[in-house]
Amino acid sequence: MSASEIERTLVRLAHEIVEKNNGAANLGLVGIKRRGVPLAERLAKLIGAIEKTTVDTGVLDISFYRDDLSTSGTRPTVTPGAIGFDVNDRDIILMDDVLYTGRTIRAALDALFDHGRPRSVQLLVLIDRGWRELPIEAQFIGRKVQTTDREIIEVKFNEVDQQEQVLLVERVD
Ligand SMILES: O=P(O)(O)OC[C@H]1O[C@H](OP(=O)(O)OP(=O)(O)O)[C@H](O)[C@@H]1O
Ligand SMILES: O=c1cc[nH]c(=O)[nH]1
Repeated sequence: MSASEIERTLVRLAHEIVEKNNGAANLGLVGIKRRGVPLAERLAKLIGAIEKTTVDTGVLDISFYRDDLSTSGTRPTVTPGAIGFDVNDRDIILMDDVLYTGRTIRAALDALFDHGRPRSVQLLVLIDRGWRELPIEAQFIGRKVQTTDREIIEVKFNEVDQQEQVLLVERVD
C-alpha cells in the first residue's frame, strides 16, 4: 500500500467507526505500541473532524520477549503503565497495524482490563494477514491479505519509520 492508499483506507475506517458507534461520544481509541499509536492518533483526528469533537486516545505498551520453552516462540507481555484516560464505561477501540496470531491482542485485552472495565471493546487493524491461533477477530479492517508462513507484512509509518508504506516481504531465515 502506498501513502495515499493508507490515507484513503483510514478515512474509510473512520467513517465505519462513526457509523457503527452512532457517533463518537463515548469512544476512546487505544493504540498498541508501536505502530498502533500513530494509527490511533490519526483516526482520532479523522473521527474528530467528521463529528466535530475531540476523541480520547491512549497507549498500551506491549513488549515481546523470547520464550524458548514455548512452542510458539514469542509471547507478548504487557508493560504496566497508564493508558492516558479513564477506560471505565467507555467504548474502546484497540488499534494495531497487523493482526496475525492474535496473541498481541489477547495480551492487550488483559492489560486493558487491568486499567478498568470498558463498556465494550472493538478491534481495528490496518492489515489482517490471517493465521490466527486464538479466537480473535477485528471489527474494522483496512485490508485482508492472504499470506504464507514465509511472508511478513511490514507496515511503515512516518511517525515511527520516517517512511509511509505497507509491504509484503519474504522472510529471510
Ligand atoms: O497477532 P500477533 O501474532 O501477535 O502479531 C501482530 C503483532 O506483531 C507486530 O508486532 P512486532 O512483534 O512485529 O513488533 P513491532 O512491529 O512493534 O516491531 C504487529 O505490530 C502486531 O502488534
Ligand atoms: O507479518 C507480520 C506478522 C506479525 N507482525 C507484523 O508486523 N507482520
